[in-house]
Amino acid sequence: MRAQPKASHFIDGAYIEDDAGAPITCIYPATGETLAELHEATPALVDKALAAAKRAGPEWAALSGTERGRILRRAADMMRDENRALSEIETLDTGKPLQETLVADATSGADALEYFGGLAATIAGETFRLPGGDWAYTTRDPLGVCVGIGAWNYPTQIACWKAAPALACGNTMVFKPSETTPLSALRVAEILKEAGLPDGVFNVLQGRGGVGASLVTDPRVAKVSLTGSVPTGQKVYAAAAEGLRHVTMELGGKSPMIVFADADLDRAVSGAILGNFYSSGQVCSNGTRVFVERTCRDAFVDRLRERLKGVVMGDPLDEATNYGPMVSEAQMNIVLGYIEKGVAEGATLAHGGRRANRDGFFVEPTVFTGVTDDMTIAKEEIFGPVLSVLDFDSEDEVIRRANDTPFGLAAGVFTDDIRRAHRVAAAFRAGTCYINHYNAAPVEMPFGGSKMSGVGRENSLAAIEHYTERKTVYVGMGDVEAPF
Ligand SMILES: NC(=O)c1ccc[n+]([C@@H]2O[C@H](COP(=O)([O-])OP(=O)(O)OC[C@H]3O[C@@H](n4cnc5c(N)ncnc54)[C@H](O)[C@@H]3O)[C@@H](O)[C@H]2O)c1
Ligand SMILES: O=CCc1c[nH]cn1
Repeated sequence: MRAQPKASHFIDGAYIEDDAGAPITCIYPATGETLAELHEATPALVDKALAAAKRAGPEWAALSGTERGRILRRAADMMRDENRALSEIETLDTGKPLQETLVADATSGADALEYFGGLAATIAGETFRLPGGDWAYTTRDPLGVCVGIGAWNYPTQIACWKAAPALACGNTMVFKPSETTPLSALRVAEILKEAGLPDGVFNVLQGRGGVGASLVTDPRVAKVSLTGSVPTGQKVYAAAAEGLRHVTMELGGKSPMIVFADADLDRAVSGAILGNFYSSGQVCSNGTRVFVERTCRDAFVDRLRERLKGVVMGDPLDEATNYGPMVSEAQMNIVLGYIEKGVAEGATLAHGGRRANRDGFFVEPTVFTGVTDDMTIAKEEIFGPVLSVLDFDSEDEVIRRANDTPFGLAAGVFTDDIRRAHRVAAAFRAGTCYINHYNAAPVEMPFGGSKMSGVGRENSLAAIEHYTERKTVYVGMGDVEAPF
């Protein structure tokens, strides 16, 4: 199986290779086969990409929002037309089942391009009437060259969630995908060019953390948007701070999902499945601490185990498969290590817990019961298919425990009591909260974390705030009075 792109990088409107860069081998996680051989960007290519983005900026920013938006919306249509091919690349790159990628990856990227393409013409400032007939106005100006750095779980979505608002606002971008999933961003860049994007406005560079680090501190860069883990976020945020660069940090989590006994249990089980086993658990906002009211815990776990009989593990390219492998052998070993720790620390393995007996990096969907707040599996982000059930007895107690984490990405509550639902949502310390649902991330709503889970928001009108800065212009209409 091969998915070799034309070259490793896309700079200034063209594919480019430099074999001097360290090799990156791209693996199909379902079999371990090599899909493609790429190279990290050399310092010369980093410089070339940033120079292109810097040069292309003024002309791109000078277009009207309508003109910029038209190109983004055209790209959205092209992505939808090409959804199957893009989904197949995503499945090969990540191992996520085609059944998922057909509806959640390029489509989500296209939504972002369409949404921000539509918004581009509406980006405007304000006016203020001031004493003596003076007045002031603001403009919303682009920041300049933005750097996007991606994680490996949603490569197409991440590229588009960053590129679409950045470009709509008149910025240019150099995007570095995760070294684990380097393929799809290249096709996104090509589509944008085919849709009419001027050369240099969106560039893709491959590389590991070192390439990312060299982008973050370059004096030409005005903003850095990272999707990644908390430790990487801390490093990137600190490095960006040296130049007082704007940042968006979309980081990890250990999110709570609370199931009250009055909830529709089937709906709650569906939420727990979406929040733990979709993308084989490799979703940042997953609700991996499932607090279940003690009186309904057994019924909840029984129904969950019953539903897990519906898992179809297999070739991710087969549309009947609904459960794929971990993205890499390394990630599989991390997840298996956490499962071992869960057992060693006294949690009860209620389902799964092993590497699947097949090729590739598959880990069985795993459920632990009897989990307590102090266990490692209840405290650390696993980023795999490991669901922990924790018992609780009262609303106050569970809110306190749900919030007792340095993370704050997402949180969910399942209950049929409308007042309790909103009370609990108000009490959550998390950026994205769900009532009787979990993990949906439509482009219309802000998405992002609080506490250690991040800074800023992606999607929605909120993203416009993060890719523009206000310029205030004071207009004097009368005499200027001075003391001497
Ligand atoms: N909040 C969100 O929206 C969101 C979405 C998806 C994934 N995530 C998080 O991403 C993590 C999984 O992804 P990952 O393993 O690829 O994360 P990671 O932190 O290992 O890597 C993320 C990206 O940062 C780059 N990088 C690493 N060190 C760097 C440095 N010093 N300077 C600049 N760039 C550097 C990597 O090459 C990669 O492209 C999880 O923690 C998950 O929760 C968050
Ligand atoms: O991985 C995090 C982003 C996300 C959440 N739901 C869909 N995508």
